[in-house]
Amino acid sequence: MMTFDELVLASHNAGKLKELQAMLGDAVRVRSVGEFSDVEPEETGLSFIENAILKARNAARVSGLPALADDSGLAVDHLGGAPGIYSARYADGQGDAANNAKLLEALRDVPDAERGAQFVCALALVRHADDPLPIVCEGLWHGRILHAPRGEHGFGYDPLFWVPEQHCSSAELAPADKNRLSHRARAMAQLRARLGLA
Ligand SMILES: O=c1nc[nH]c2c1ncn2[C@H]1C[C@H](O)[C@@H](COP(=O)(O)OP(=O)(O)OP(=O)(O)O)O1
Ligand SMILES: [Mg+2]
Repeated sequence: MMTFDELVLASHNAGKLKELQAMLGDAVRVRSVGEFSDVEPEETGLSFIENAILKARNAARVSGLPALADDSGLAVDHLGGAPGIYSARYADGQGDAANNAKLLEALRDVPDAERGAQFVCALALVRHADDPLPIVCEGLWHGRILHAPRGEHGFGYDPLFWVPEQHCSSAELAPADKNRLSHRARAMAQLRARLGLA
């Protein structure tokens, strides 16, 4: 992302920030929106893209810097795509463990063949708060929801997400491998292409 000297990441999620920073490398000086404000914007959009754009605009406004936001989540086939954009709020803000427990309960007795799911990531990059032309990219990662958590890496729903090609959960992947394969990695690859990098 050599286009900018400095970029603010519009996320308050430590797991996400770590992955985004690893993917961006040293090409750009990365700040986090938490350095500028503790107030998280309300995610009022009805799509990942709308929420990513509103988080990016908010971070650009509080920092005065170009901003990159990530709105992501888990879309489960058997649940009609839920929790989707509500993934972080699935168990009413009680956090990752409660979200995972609620998901396992919702899929209790559902056979493997019907446990398909995808992680979704929308990235939005704005040059400034009122940028009329945000760069927006999306990435999907297909997998299946396990019957019990496995693995210690990652964050969020990673312990419940089976990655068929790797024969393990996404929380069992080494961080560098997840950062090559994930929905976030795919969206980031598109973003690089859109910016004319690699
Ligand atoms: O790679 C992932 N591995 C596991 N879980 C994941 C992943 N990617 C998104 N997720 C889950 C976490 C959270 O339940 C929701 C994101 O919600 P989302 O609103 O985008 O992020 P957030 O509120 O945690 O932080 P912020 O909005 O400040 O970026 O999807
Ligand atoms: Mg959020």
